[in-house]
Amino acid sequence: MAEIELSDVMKRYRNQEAISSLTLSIPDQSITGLIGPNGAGKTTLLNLMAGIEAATEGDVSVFGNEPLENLSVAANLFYVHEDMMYPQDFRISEVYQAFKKVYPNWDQALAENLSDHFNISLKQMPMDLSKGQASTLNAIIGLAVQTPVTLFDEPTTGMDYGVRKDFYRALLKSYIAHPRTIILSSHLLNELEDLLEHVILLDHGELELMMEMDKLKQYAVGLVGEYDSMIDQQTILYQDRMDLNQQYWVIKHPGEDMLQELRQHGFTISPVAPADLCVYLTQMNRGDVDHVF
Ligand SMILES: Nc1ncnc2c1ncn2[C@@H]1O[C@H](COP(=O)(O)OP(=O)(O)OP(=O)(O)O)[C@@H](O)[C@H]1O
Repeated sequence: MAEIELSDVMKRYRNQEAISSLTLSIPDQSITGLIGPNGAGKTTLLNLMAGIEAATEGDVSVFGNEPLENLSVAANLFYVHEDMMYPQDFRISEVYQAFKKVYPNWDQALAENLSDHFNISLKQMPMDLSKGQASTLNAIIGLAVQTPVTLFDEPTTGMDYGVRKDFYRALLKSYIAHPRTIILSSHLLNELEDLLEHVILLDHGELELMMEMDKLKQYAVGLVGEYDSMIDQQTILYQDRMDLNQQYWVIKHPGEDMLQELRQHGFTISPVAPADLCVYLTQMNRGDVDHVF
């Protein structure tokens, strides 16, 4: 049994189904990206795993337990999110001391060194930090607690590009030194390609795909051509007209022999980046913005 498993989980808020009949297991000791457009259900799913909210239907299991108000889950799972609160009169040094007391694997040296690297003074009060600095503090804590499971909900909100890059690198180094189960929700899949081992794509609360990153990179190809007569309709993931004569299709990878044949029939073939593929797969359900005008 995996550390985190969901079976037929549904979460409804009033009339809104935020998660619909979701069944999945998160790979243990692995970095998994939770990707999806706004409102896809990413935060809701993380809240369910962290035991902050109860599922309306179905079973959520973390370390074999229902996570809601479960002390053993709380001690072994840490959830980094935007609304993290610290005692108002604590300096960052005191916040770190408090974490050290609660989490046995807390890495004080890592917390201090990362704070120094990111120019966050331990004398500051968390409430005085800018938005990007507050995200950085939350992310540092998420790395330093070193719980067997760590969930990060959009950890880089407000961080500038340089800080984001350093955070991804710090996360990878910390993970290599202490392998653990990490889930990271983000809109920025293009920045995470080298970090993630698995990708979960949610859309409208449903699982659109779950795949190893290496397989996702090979999953689809882009074709530009005039007619679709040679394309197996079942393999089309996305299509768009480019001009009067040319059309763009994204299809499931048909194998090298078929690609060769398509090339011989005048199709231009290009790779599809995982981030673009995720946008195409979810845009297919929404249509592009052109129809508004
Ligand atoms: N507390 C709530 N009460 C009512 N509806 C909610 C609540 N939380 C989330 N929802 C609804 O559930 C759906 C999923 O929201 P969720 O925040 O999980 O999406 P998300 O993928 O994290 O989005 P984003 O990328 O914009 O942060 C949305 O339609 C949202 O309006």
